[in-house]
This record gives sequence, structure tokens and C-alpha cells, in this order.
Amino acid sequence: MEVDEPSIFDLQYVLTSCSNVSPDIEEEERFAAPSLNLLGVNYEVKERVGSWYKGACFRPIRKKKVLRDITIQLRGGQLTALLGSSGSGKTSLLDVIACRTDGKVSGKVYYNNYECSKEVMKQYGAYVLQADKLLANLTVNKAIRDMGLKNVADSKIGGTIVRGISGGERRRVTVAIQLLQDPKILLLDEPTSGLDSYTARNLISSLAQLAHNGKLVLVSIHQPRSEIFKLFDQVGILSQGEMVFFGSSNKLVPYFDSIGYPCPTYANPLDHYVDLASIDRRNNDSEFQTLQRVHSLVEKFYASSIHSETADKVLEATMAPTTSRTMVRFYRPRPPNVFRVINALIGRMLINLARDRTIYITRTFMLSLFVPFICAFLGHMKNNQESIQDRIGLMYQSASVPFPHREIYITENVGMAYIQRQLFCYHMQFMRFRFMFSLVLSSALLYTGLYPEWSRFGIYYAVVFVTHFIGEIMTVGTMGVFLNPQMANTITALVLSASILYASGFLRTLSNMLDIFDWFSWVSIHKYVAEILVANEFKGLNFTCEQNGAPCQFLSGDDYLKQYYPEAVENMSRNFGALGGFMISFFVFHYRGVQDQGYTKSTLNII
Ligand SMILES: Nc1ncnc2c1ncn2[C@@H]1O[C@H](COP(=O)(O)OP(=O)(O)OP(=O)(O)O)[C@@H](O)[C@H]1O
Repeated sequence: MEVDEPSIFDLQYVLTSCSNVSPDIEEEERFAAPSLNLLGVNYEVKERVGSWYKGACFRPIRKKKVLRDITIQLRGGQLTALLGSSGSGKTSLLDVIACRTDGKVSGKVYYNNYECSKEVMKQYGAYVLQADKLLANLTVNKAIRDMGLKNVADSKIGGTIVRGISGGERRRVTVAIQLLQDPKILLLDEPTSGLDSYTARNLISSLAQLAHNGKLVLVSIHQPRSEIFKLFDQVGILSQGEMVFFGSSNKLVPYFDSIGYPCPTYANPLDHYVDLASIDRRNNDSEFQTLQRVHSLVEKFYASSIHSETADKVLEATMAPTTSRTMVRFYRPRPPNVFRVINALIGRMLINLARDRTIYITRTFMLSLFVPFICAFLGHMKNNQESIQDRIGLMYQSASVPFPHREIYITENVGMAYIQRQLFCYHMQFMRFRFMFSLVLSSALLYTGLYPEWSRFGIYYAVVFVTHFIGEIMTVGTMGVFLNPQMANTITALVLSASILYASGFLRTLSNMLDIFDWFSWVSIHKYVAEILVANEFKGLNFTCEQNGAPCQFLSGDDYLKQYYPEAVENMSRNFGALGGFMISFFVFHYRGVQDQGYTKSTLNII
């Protein structure tokens, strides 16, 4: 197998820096090659069909077989490529191996003698997704210290706004981050997509070197150049979820020759065979013909000696008794303790934020416009009858979550094991922002003429902060469920706007509201937020009866509370307790949701 000399930013370097192997591990265990065996694997998903306007519940569910009867063997020391046209099942096969499926998987998936599970994959595997999800403002040096990306080590990674390293270098950083945990199995979904052919070739060459050093490397790939072909040890070609070829790459051309599909001279064999296994859906005739051809290719492959040899090997491997002798333990560097991890993650996020001038500029700009506007608009609060309405307007403003959450915080693919901790760190660092923002807002509003008492200011500030914090948790939680930032923002904004309308009493008196809204208000944060805010402001306040048009209705804040929020003062502790309860339950809910979805579907990308 032909492999280039290591280049200056060769990922191979990672292996040396990561292989700080414990001396007391037996040689045999240390160098045992990983192997993956898939026997008769089927993967079926359910999808709703029909027009969206019929609603999710009324659209029929259709079962779809995404993978059929996949029997393959992958070994450490080999670079295997999965090819196939779009929709052929490459990503699904990687997902099955990584246990990231959301459908039904049948058949056997074995990692050495272990039945493959999420835990096994978390421990031994790493999955590089299609998109590079990296914190834009970190430097390569910080992200992958000593990774061999020397000439770009101090460059910012960059993103859509910040210009940074090139696409190819970014891909290398993503791969290198996964390699930090020294995985035995490395799965990469289209690592070369978006790269020019020269950079793509360099990346595949680096992966080949990693594989030849003992790792099991599996890549899905679109249209590889013919030079790249030489770097693959094994090749699998998928069509419609079935294998039309899986075996050693040097058997590929002779095999297709032998079944009557020779590769034309000067054609790239990989391109040619992928085309052969693709379905042409431009019209019924060509679809029928290509389907027939693929059907025959699959049948021929399953009848071939290449397939039966693989099947025999896989059968033997998956039938082997699981004894302590055959059970291979791999040494993995001991992970740092949880506090070090959290500390490091927070540090990284803070550095990223500190370097992100756009966030600071936008925030400062918004605050410097918003706060003076609020002060000018609501400033110099009087104590006449009209000021009751002014105060309610101010409470309304305080209970709304003012800024949409658009900062990108967690956009880095940190691997499967880190989602929980990263989420925790996200909230820790996010809290600082909200803390400061709520403080500036509360102080500015205090200046407008709220009840001048420090304890009341403290309560006011706490409520503003908690409301904003819950809004944030809701957005992140919704994001965990829908995995779509726009949708998460819209849904949270809608829910919170509805909640303030019917539960706060700021826009319509609660006694005039329909009963149904009263019931709903018990599960809305704004019922409790509003009661705390009005009790905090109105209790002990006196109003004058200036004769400027408004009838003199309330001589004191207590009168107002008695009329509209009769138990607000007595319910103060209950209301704080309820908000605490909301915070905890939203937190647990969103934590679970984000964790499960983040693992199954994709890496977190919170905007
Ligand atoms: N969870 C799912 N729900 C519905 N359909 C799915 C699901 N997962 C995969 N599929 C379908 O299975 C087929 C294979 O998808 P997959 O993403 O594995 O293809 P692919 O070869 O990786 O494609 P591409 O090269 O375009 O990324 C597609 O038709 C896809 O729509």
C-alpha cells in the first residue's frame, strides 16, 4: 500500500502523543488489533409520509428498510471506504456501528468479542461527523496542542464571520480532536466533502497512516479520485442499503470484470462502479432498468466467493466463546477527573467568547440602546394614579425575555462522552452574561423610580434573572428536542409570549380571563413572576390623587394588590419555591433531552 511521507501537519503525530501506554499492560493486550464484525445487519426506520398540513398525528407511518443484510468485517490496521450514491445508506451504516440509530437494528454487531453498544463505542470509538463543529475563536494551538498542525497552530479556527484556517485544516482539527482520546475505532462521515482533491488526498493519506498504525478506520466518501483508491485497504459499495461489493480493494476491479462489468480504460474504477450501482430516477424506464441492474449486482455479490469468505470469517468471529483469554482489553489513558474537564471546558468557552468581538459589540450596542431607551421611556416614575399603569408596563417589560438567544456557544464536536459536561459548562458561562445583563437592566429600572429599597432591588433582580434563565433553558431544551435553532427560538418565544399574556395579569385582569387560562396559569412561570414583582413593588406604596383626569381609585399599593393580586404578598415564598421548581424541572428535562438527542442525531449546535 502506497502511503506518502508524513507531512508537517500529519495526524499520525497524534498517535505518538496519545500513546502514553501504561507499562503494566500486557504487550499482547496493548497491541491486539480491534475488529468489527457485522452479521446480517438490517436497519429499519419509521417515517411519516404525506403532506405536512395533515399534521404529524394524521400522516401515515411508513417503515423503511435503510440497510439490508449487511455482513462485513473490519479490522484494525485497515482503512475501509464506504462508497455509494446519495441515499445509499453510508451514513446509516456508520450510525449503526456507532450505535447512534433512531430506528430498529437487527442482526449482530460485534466489536472484538463484545456485543457493540453505546458504552463500548463511547469507550473505544470516535465519530467524525460531516460538518466541522468547532469554536470559531479558539486557536488551533489551544484546540489540539501538539497535533502536528504546526504552521497553523496559532491561527484562529474561524467560522462564518471570523476568517480562520482553511477547510482542509479545519477537518484535520476535527479529526485530531477525536484522536485525543486515542480511539481504537475511527468512523468518519464524508471527511473529504467540501475539500479540493489535493487536500482530500492528503487527509485520506493521513487516515491511511493512522490505520496502518493499528486503528480501525472507516470512512464514507463521495467521488474519491483514483489516486485515493490506492490508499484504501477495503472498499464497500452500497446501493439502496445493500452491498454490491465489500472486500479487499485489490479484488474490486477483477470482481466486476468477472461478473461482466469491466471498468473502461482510463476511467476511475470507484466512479464507474458507484455509477453502476446508482438508480437513475429521471424517468420510469431508466429507473426500472437501473433497479434491475442493482438487483442483479446484489445477487451476484451475495453468491460470490468474496462474500462467502467474509461471511465465514464473521460467523467464526461472532461465534467465538467470550472467555477471559479471548476478551481483549485495551488500555486507554485514564480520563481526567470531572472537575478538570469542567474547568477546561469553561476555560475554552470563555476564551472563545472573549475573542468573539461580534458578541461583545452586539451586546454592548443593544444594551447601550435598550437601557437608555427604557430609562427615558419609563423614567421619573411619579406616584399619581396614572403611575399604576406605568409600573405595570415596567413589570411587563421586566418579565419578558428581551433578547433572542442567538449566540453560538456549543458548536464544537467534542465527541460522544462530553455532551453532558459541555452543556453544564455552557450554562455556567451563559449565566455570567445573564447575571450581568439582569444587573444592568435592574439597576437602570431602579433609577426610573422603583421602590427605593435594597432588599426589594435584590428580589427584583433575582426574579428578572430567573425569568431570563428559564427562557434560556427552555430554548436549549426545545433545541434538544427539535435540533433546529430557528424552531427552538420561535417555539420558546411563542410559549413565553402566550404565558405572559394569560398568566401575568399585566395585559388583562386575571378575574376577567376565561377559566381555562386560569388553569393553565398554574403551569406558567409568569403567574409566579408577576405576583412577586407586583407584591415587591406595590406593597407599602402610597399614591396621590392629583386631579389630572384619572379618577382616584387607589390610595395605596396595598389597595391595588387587594383588588388585583389579593394573595401576592402572602404567596411570596410559595412563588419563589415554584420558580425554583420550574428551574430544576426544566433543567432536568432539557438536560435529558439534549443528552439523548445530542448523542443520537448530531452534535449539539446551539444558536
Ligand atoms: N431516521 C431516518 N428516518 C427516515 N429516513 C431515514 C432515516 N435515516 C436514514 N434514512 C433514509 O435512509 C436512506 C439512506 O440515508 P443515508 O443518510 O444513510 O444515506 P447516505 O448514503 O449517507 O447519503 P448521502 O451521501 O447523501 O449523505 C435515505 O433515503 C434516508 O432518507
